[in-house]
Amino acid sequence: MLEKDIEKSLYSREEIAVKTKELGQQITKDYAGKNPLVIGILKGAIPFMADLIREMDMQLEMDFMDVSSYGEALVSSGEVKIIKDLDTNVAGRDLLIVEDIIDSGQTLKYLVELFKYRQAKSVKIVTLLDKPEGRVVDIYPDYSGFNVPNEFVVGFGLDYKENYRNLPFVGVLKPEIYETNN
Ligand SMILES: O=P(O)(O)OC[C@H]1O[C@H](OP(=O)(O)OP(=O)(O)O)[C@H](O)[C@@H]1O
Ligand code: HPA
Ligand SMILES: [Mg+2]
Repeated sequence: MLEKDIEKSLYSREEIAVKTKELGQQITKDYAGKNPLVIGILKGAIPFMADLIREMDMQLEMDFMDVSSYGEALVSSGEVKIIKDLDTNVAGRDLLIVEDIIDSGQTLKYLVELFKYRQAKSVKIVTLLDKPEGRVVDIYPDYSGFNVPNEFVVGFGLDYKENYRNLPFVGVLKPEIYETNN
């Protein structure tokens, strides 16, 4: 039903699972002896974060932040708004920010600066997808699943107008979906 709107699949459910396991194992090694605060950026990070934390064999805490710069648009407005802040004090904590995608980089640039200002001990980024060609500010993930081409992608948390987040893989929509919606 949902899949009929997809032009092509880029990363299958199985490829994402394999990659998530590898990332979890690497993070487990790197954070040995630490108790990180894992911060999911709502809403897109939810499916990836749910899988990733179950591949992280360590004591960890979770929190969530909701920021938005896209609204219903396909390109970032550049202005990052906090919709929901963390419940946790990050001062002195090792933070691992979980994202579904880094595109322009503006969301993460804003968050990394905010958490440093709030005196986090360390701030690292793990993202399922990285779109280097979308970048307008300098920011790089510490851990990344896949480099995506410069196309608007949906699925595995990523939305078009709030839909398609529940697609179990990452893909590109058929052009007529945009045409009929605009
Ligand atoms: O690198 P950027 O250009 O800043 O784009 C990446 C951000 O945009 C999307 O979130 P969005 O603001 O659409 O919220 P959502 O997760 O609720 O879809 C995505 O989940 C990232 O958080
Ligand atoms: N798809 C969905 N949401 C996004 C994207 C994308 O390619 N880039 C930034 N937010
Ligand atoms: Mg979005």
